[in-house]
Amino acid sequence: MAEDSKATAYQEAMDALSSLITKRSRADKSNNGDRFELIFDYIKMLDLEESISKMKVIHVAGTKGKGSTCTFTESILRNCGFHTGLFTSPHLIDVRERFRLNGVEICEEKYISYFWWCFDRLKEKTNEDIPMPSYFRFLALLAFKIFSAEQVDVAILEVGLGGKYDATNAVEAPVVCGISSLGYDHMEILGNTLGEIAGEKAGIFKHGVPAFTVPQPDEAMNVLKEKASQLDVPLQVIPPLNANLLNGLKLGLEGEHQYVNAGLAVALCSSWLQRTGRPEVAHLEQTDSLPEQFIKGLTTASLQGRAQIVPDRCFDADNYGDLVFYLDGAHSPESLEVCGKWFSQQVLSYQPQDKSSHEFVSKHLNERVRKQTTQILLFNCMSVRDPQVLLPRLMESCANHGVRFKKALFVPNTSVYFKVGPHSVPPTEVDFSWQFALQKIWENIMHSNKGGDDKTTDVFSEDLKDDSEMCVRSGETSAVFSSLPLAIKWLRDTVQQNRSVRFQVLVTGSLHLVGDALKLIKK
Ligand SMILES: Nc1ncnc2c1ncn2[C@@H]1O[C@H](COP(=O)(O)OP(=O)(O)OP(=O)(O)O)[C@@H](O)[C@H]1O
Ligand SMILES: [Mg+2]
Ligand SMILES: [Mg+2]
Repeated sequence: MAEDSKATAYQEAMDALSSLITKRSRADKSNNGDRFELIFDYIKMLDLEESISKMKVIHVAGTKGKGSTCTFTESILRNCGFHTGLFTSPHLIDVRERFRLNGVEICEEKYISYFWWCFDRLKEKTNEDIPMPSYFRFLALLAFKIFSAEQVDVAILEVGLGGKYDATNAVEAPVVCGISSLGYDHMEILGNTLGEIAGEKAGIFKHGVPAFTVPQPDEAMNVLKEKASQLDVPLQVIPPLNANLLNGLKLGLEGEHQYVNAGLAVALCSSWLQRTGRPEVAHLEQTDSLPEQFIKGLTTASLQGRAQIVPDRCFDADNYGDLVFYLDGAHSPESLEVCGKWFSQQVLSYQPQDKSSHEFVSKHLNERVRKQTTQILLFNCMSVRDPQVLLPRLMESCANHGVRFKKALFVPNTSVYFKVGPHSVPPTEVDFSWQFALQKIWENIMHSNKGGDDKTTDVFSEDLKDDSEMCVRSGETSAVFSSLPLAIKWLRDTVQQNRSVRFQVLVTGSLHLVGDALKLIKK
């Protein structure tokens, strides 16, 4: 296929996918399952019943760490020699990131072909009673189709939301289940207490199928245990992975909490290997070593937008490291706290990793080390989140580790609901009231925290006011930009004008924001 027609074919599939996005806000109270049972009708329509029942599935729910746990799990089993299928959510840049075969996102050709295979059949067979599936349900069905057609040895499935009524829960007999860290998120749908949330997630437990979880608050753990015993599920609590088991290497995903996820992944893989009849590679009861393939899997796993550090490419070797983006898609109170800690530790131990020669490095190192650094926050969160909780939590976590932001920049997301492809169109009318609200919260915290210990010189006091076209509203320690590209442009310009300062920008609050930022800075 010629490049042009290929792009068009892909775009057509994206448009068809977008047509499944329901306008209904995720915030409306309707976790009555929303006719969950329809998923089984769709599966019949696609003739996938038998292949799903034969699939050797690892199913993972949780509030935080699902995607990371699944990523480690996939990487371990791939390194053990299995043909893997991984379904995760959300995606950052392109919907195909959600479907990985042997660790690599599905190629456009295959995606398009499986897409239409499913879409056309469903279009033909659905009716008034059984309408087309919603966006996420369709993607889960597509994952079932892809993994069955590609005959994967193992399908690792991340729950989209909750557990009980999630489309991935159509799998009736997984090999093993995992529940990652539980916390507060999506309360508008899943309930207000940790117990209620845990109950939803435990909805993935299946009679007699072993399940693993990580240490949880009592309120959550009690519910998990109760649900497990009702279903004869052997539930084991797995401690964080002991870092000494990695032969001096580091986990492929950064951040201390990843040891929690890695421990869970090791348990899931061991159990899967054992239950599918491959105990020879399994890490069974021994606690003093890990099989080589496990170490390789854990240390080479990768996931975009999670604790990712990207030095801006716009700067040449001389100024390499003058603008560094720290990207993390954290968007719940707990994960923002973890993210703040990670960022603080990174910036405090920062040494520019220069690509050029040692000689060059040593010549410039003194000068570099002497350079002042300044930390900036680039933030947005979806309006279903509570920034009154998120922003102080992040800020306190940083402050506890000795880092204070000089300035916070707020931007709207380019497109939230309609971003399914790499070429999405930004909406024409943008309303900044949400960003103004975030800014106000920020300014209030900054004011109430104002101690006398801030001796850094103000590197930007003048710049912002001159840039009225870029900046919609600038405050003392914050600014709202009309778009992410403009905020990044402002950062780059500011760095150019302040050569003695190194800028460390934390981008967080929303995975969509992180995805949009990656698109712009990785070009
Ligand atoms: N065990 C954990 N405890 C707390 N925070 C975590 C944990 N694991 C990951 N995180 C944080 O959550 C963010 C998202 O991680 P990950 O994608 O693994 O989770 P997820 O459950 O798939 O999230 P999502 O709800 O976005 O699908 C990470 O960037 C990290 O900041
Ligand atoms: Mg989530
Ligand atoms: Mg996820």
